[in-house]
Amino acid sequence: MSISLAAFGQKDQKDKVLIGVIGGSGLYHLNNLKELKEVNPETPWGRPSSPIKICALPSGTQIAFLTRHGQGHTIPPSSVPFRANIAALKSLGVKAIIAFSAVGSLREEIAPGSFVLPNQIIDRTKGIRPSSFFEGTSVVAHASFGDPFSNKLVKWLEERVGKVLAEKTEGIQLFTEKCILCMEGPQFSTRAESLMYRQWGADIINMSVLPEAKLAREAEISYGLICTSTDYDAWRPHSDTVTAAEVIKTLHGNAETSRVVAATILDDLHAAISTDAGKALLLEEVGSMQYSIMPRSHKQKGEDRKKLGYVLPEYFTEEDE
Ligand SMILES: CSC[C@H]1O[C@H](OP(=O)(O)O)[C@H](O)[C@@H]1O
Ligand SMILES: Nc1ncnc2[nH]cnc12
Repeated sequence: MSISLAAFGQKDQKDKVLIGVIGGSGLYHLNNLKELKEVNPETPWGRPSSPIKICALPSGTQIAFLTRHGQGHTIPPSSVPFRANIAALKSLGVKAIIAFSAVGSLREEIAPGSFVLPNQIIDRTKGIRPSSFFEGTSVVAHASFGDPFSNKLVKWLEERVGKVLAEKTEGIQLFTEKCILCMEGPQFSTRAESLMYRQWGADIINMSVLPEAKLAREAEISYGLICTSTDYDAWRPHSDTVTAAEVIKTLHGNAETSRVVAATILDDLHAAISTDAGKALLLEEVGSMQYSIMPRSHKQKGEDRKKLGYVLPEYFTEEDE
C-alpha cells in the first residue's frame, strides 16, 4: 500500500525550497538532478546572476540552484550581484546555502583536486563590492561575523562530504578547518602577495566568498562553502604562477565530483532541517539579526524598511508602514 506524504502533512515540507546551491567556476548546472523550472525574481537589488533552477533530488525534494558567474561565465567576481543572489534565494524560502568555489591552494598538502571546508576568512577585497543589505539605507546594522561560516552546518558537512569522497571517488582528500583568503581580482596574486598570505595563515584563496558569506549572515541564512582546489597560486619558488588555463584544466573533474557530493548529501540536509532538532542545530543564524539592527527611530525611512523587509520580513513588516 502506498501512503501519500500529504496524509502525514509532509507534502508542504517536501515542496518547500529550503536549500540553495550556488555553483562557482565550472559548476554551471546540476544536470544529475531533474530540472523542474526556472525562476528569475526581481529583488530590490536587481536580478540574480542567472535565472534560478528549481531541481528535484532523487527523493523529489526541491532545491534551488544558482550559478554565481552567470550561464556562460560572463560575470567577473567584482561584478557578481551578490545582494540580488542572496535576496532571491531568501525570497524562495531558502534557509541554508551550500556554495561551491574553485580555489587556489596556499599549502603543499592541499593538492589540485582536493576538497576543502574552510571555517575562517581573511578579507582582501578592495571595498568596491556592495557588501550589506543596509548600505545606502537609513537603517544601520552590524551583523556578527567572527565565525563567518555556519559552524554547525560546516561540521555536519565535514562528515557527509568526507564519506561521499571516501566511498565514491578514487581517494579525493578533504581538508577541514582551513582559512580562505578572498582577494579582489580579477588578476591573480603576485608571488609576494601569495607568500604573504601564507604567513598570515591563509590556506586557500578565491575571489568570491565575500561578500556572499556576509550577506547570507545578514539574511539569516546558514552558509557553508565547499571548495575545490585548482592550482598552487603563486607562492611556489620553482613553479610557474597560476594561469586561468591551469585552473580550467581541473574545473571539469572538480565540478563532476561536486555534483555527486550535492546529489548525495542534500536529501539528508533537507530532512535534517525539516525537523525541530535539525533546525535548532543547523539553522543557527535564524534570529541572529535581532540584536544587530540599531533600534527603530523616526529617522529611518519607511521606504528603506520596506526594502529591507524583502530580505528580513521578520523585522521589517508591512505594519511598519
Ligand atoms: C576561474 S579562476 C578565478 C575565479 O574562480 C573562482 O570562482 P568561484 O569562487 O566562483 O568558483 C574564484 O573565486 C574566481 O572568481
Ligand atoms: N589562485 C587563485 N587565486 C584566486 N582565486 C582562485 N580561484 C582558483 N584559483 C585561484
